[in-house]
Amino acid sequence: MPASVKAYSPGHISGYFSRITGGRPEDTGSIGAGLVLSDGVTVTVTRSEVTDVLVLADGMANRGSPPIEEALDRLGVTATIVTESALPIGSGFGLSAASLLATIMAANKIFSLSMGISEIAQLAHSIEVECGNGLGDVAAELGGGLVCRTAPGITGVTCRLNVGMEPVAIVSLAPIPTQNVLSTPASMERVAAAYPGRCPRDIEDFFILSRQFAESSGLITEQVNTILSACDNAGILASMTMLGEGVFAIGEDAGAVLSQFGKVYSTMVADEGPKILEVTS
Ligand SMILES: Nc1ncnc2c1ncn2[C@@H]1O[C@H](COP(=O)(O)OP(=O)(O)O)[C@@H](O)[C@H]1O
Ligand SMILES: CC(C)(COP(=O)(O)O)[C@@H](O)C(=O)O
Repeated sequence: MPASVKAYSPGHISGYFSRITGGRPEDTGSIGAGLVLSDGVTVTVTRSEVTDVLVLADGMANRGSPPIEEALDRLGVTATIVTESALPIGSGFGLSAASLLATIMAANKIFSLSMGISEIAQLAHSIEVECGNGLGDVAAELGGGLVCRTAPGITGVTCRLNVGMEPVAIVSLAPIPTQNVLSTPASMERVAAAYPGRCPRDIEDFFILSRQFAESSGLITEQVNTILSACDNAGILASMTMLGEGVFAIGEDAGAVLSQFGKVYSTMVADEGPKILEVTS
């Protein structure tokens, strides 16, 4: 019986999305496209009498995480959880989904729950949808690459382009609480109308579609607009992080251009999905 298990899930930046509301969490979610990020969440689950969650992200430490606590409740277990991420929370990196995937995967191992990856993903997706924290991140984070989802739910990925270990530079100005946007009908109407309606052909096409979506979604702030203009002037492919007040970009000079506007996070397109990292007896 292991004493603790460590698991990892990649993160995910959506370039564009559109909500699909079904009758159940299984058929509710989003369609859209995004990049799976090698910087995601590493979670250590340790047996304990009471549940306690410590969230370490971008140099900050916080106690408690409603979605993680909900996941443990639904599994009927208690544990000490430490989640670690180099990226900030609430800024469009799909970290709530990544923390759920890694936690449930590690809990499955430590408590011998015999769940398969579909069951793990379904539980993570249902909690994401029910808490209003995300729509399509769980499906995307089940593998690496440039992902296009054409149906809601965990099996909605129809295309996963392998773009290699492409470096991605990100500047994040402020969080945008996902719940606020998803629960504002006027915002969601503009988002729905802005949806480009097709999958990207390649990474360049992905940035073009994402940028068109960002421009017409009404989500671009003045500062994001300034950064995107600087990227345009330098000939850099860039768009807005959905949903966070930030910009992600690729290309050799991306980091240097973004660094004029704030701290730059350097990550990569991930080449794989969630996995167990360590089992300690
Ligand atoms: N790395 C993490 N570890 C634990 N809980 C997390 C993590 N990331 C997000 N959460 C939980 O999910 C909630 C919603 O996060 P959200 O704004 O959707 O973040 P993101 O945009 O990064 O997915 C947070 O308030 C927090 O309770
Ligand atoms: C864009 C979003 C609805 C939220 O993403 P995040 O803020 O990273 O939780 C995502 O889940 C999607 O469906 O594409």
